[in-house]
Amino acid sequence: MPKRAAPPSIKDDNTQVSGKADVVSPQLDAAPAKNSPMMAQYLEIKAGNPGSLLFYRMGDFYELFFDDAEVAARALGIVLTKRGKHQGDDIPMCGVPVERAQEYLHRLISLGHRVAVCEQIEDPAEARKRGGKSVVRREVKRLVTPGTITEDTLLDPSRANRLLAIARAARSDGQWSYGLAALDISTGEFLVSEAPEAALEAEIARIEPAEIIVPDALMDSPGLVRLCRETKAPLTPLGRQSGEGSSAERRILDYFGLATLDGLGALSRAEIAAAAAALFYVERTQFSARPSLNLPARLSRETHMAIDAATRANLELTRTLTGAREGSLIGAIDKTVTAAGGRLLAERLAAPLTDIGQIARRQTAVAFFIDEPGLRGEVRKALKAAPDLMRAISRLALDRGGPRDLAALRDGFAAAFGVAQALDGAAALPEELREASAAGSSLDASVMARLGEALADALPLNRRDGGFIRPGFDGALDECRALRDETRKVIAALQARYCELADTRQLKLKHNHFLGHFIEVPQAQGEKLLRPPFDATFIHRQTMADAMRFSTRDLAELEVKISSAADEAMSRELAIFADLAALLLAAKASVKRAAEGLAAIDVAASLAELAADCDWTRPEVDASLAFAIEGGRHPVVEAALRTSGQAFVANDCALSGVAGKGGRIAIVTGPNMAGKSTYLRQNALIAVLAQMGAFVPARRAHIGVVDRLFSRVGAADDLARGRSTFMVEMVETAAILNSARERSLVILDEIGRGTATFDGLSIAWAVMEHLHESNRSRALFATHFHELTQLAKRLERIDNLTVRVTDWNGDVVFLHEIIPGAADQSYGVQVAKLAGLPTQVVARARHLLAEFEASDRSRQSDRLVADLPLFSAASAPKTAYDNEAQHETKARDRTSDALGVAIDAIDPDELSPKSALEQLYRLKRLRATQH
Ligand SMILES: Nc1ncnc2c1ncn2[C@@H]1O[C@H](COP(=O)(O)OP(=O)(O)OP(=O)(O)O)[C@@H](O)[C@H]1O
Repeated sequence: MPKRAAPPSIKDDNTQVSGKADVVSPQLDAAPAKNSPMMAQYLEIKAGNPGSLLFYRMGDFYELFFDDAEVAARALGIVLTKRGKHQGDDIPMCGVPVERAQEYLHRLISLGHRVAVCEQIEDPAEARKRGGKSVVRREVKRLVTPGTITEDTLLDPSRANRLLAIARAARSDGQWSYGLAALDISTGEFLVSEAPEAALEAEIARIEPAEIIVPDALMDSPGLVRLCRETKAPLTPLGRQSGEGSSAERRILDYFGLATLDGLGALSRAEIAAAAAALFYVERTQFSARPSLNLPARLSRETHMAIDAATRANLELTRTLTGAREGSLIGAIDKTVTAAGGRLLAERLAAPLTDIGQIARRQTAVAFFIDEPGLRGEVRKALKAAPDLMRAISRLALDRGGPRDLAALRDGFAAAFGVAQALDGAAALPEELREASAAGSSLDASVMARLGEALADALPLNRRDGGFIRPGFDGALDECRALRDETRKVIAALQARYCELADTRQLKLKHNHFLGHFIEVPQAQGEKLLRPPFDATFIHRQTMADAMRFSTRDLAELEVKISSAADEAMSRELAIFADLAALLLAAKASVKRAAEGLAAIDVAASLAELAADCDWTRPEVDASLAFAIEGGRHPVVEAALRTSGQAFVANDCALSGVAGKGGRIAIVTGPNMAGKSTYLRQNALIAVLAQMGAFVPARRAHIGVVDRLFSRVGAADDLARGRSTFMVEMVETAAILNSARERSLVILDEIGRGTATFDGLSIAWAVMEHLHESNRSRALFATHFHELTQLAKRLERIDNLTVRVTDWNGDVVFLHEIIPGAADQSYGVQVAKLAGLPTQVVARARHLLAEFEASDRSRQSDRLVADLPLFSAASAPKTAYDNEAQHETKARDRTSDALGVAIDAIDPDELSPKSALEQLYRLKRLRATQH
């Protein structure tokens, strides 16, 4: 495994202040005179960029030295060589060709490295003019980090690439408040939010950062660092200069050229500090380049359904538990046809709304496209041709754009006009679509026309490769090109003339960067050309192993002409590029609006396509506490079953409650493999889909807005966090019981199974009581503890559900149908048989099961139910007296338990008369402590 660069703090002066860099930079020599001038320059630049691999430009290569070379060679699988010596040791070196740098950068970034790209900032000829030992001037032009990339080849088109800055400020009540700034420089998106410590995890999970930056001071907070590390995104500490108080405010004002922050809404101190830290990091990594960012917009947590990281993972919203997109909810519902549409869909899925009006607005747009299948097809066809406008314009703003970005904008304009034209004719266009379409049609058609005239048919990736401007577009460029091409023809004619002159057919005219154009002949012919009369024409330049190289006066003159014509053509072409880019950047704001509009139209049309294809319905979402699903299905399981020709069995779910009293809780028992987990998850997913504004896989759905969604699966190992299976289960359950409210939806799948049966049962029982009495959330609880079904007898809002199965010649057949009632048996042994356990084991298990069942565990639960009034977990002690009384009871329980433990530990058969007497005294003493 390659070493992962753990970057040190980033400070204003770019020096390392803390943190441990795995990639050690070599110390500057105490006696710099020993280093070659180039190595001295390298070491100086390296020292200024700690924690980053240094790509040091040397001609057509980026070279890496010392530890950087070793790390990169291992990570990239390239050859490690050596070059010269440093303090008596060989200097390890490896290099990557400039034209393949992106590919290598991609690999290094995905391994979590940061790369400082150091360019030559002058022509080598200039350096030579300063004297023999002068080194070409070089400067780091960019720090490439996972959260600040813009290149298409480095980015995932379907996901936002967010840099997250976290800052902390003390609130008036003495608690900490966290500011979060999420910034995607590839699109300009810039959102800030605020969260108390308890909600921080859910906020970070919603943002899904590619890289996180936090102030140095927060690196001491183990809780925060753990949360950040869990995202797997690299974490970079920042020095103090990133901004606090008024300097933070000033940084934001300066970046956006504002006089006041008032126009941004009431940003809190923590939000301002986070936004300033994000901008600081952008400035540090992009150097003089200035990304075109939107003004920071505030995203209030109250407007979104809170979904914590564990719930997102359990429900497999954007990726499966193994990390794949395929098999996740987004994988099943994404029918968008543009990259920006795909990103917007993922964003909406990550943050379902709680505002009923906004949800209805999105649903109406989807409904419109369902009712207009012809128009939907037409719009989707036009959208398919739309490239990633948002990322193309952002690259141009950073001066990192190429000819293909210009073409992307040309085609994006055309798609926006096409979509707007299609929608314009429609009657009763919903608000969301009307606004989105208007943003598209407000683009300036003359800009598109100009791009159309200017750009050639085939375009290079890089503008420096030239040839992207169409012949005929610019007279001056055409002239330079003609001159350049003509002289090239003259060169070809020269080869024929020199062959004749030298009387050989082995003479070739070649070109390289060092000599320019030159004549090459085999050694024997070369010897001849050194002598008269040939030496009057041919000027010797180089002798190779088996060839000699010559020049001539004519060739040298032509060389100058060619290179000046080519240079002129290039600079003319680059100037046209700059003009076109300026034209687009002047319209940047409207281009961004149009791009956002296209993405919104794509999402609405794709959700309609999905709903129409899969027979989904529009859910009714209101402010009630309803949760009534008829004929609900699991979108991912249904799609998987469909591919193998199997049908999914639809099921109802009724958890509707009344405000003030709370929602209903359903306890689902049933055999293994019957479909309990699928049922639980499908209902949670239906809530997410409904609130993101999509249609849902159900015959009918009525949902009172869910403010928080919790989903837990018992017994999921978390060795990375160093917690046992059971500990994770309990920590997560505690989080739910502490924060679920009447408006929340709670899904608990086999909580309590990670420990001994009676401990597990007792915990599950108490959790149910708490949910019913205290949290009063709508909840689904799947369990193999059949004893829990007794709870429905005493708690009014608990129902029992089970899954129908039938026996077929002793084997279990799953019907996947959820019906009222409790399971009478687990069928665990039958499932084990289906799984292929050896017949002897199955037979033995059947036998043991019969014996265990005979001991009738249900009596235990009957007794528990009889005790019900005692378990009012919800009612907290109200007075000091209550408190004390409770304390005393607990102490007594502990003592009597200690007595029991002591008695249990005695084995009378093993006792001598003396020790029996001693034990008796001990027990008496223990008993005395109870009173
Ligand atoms: N409603 C359904 N219609 C058709 N097939 C279903 C349905 N629900 C579940 N299945 C199938 O049954 C399999 C098992 O479902 P699931 O994992 O939900 O069972 P379970 O009851 O939670 O099992 P266990 O108790 O062992 O965790 C699923 O992978 C799916 O193929």
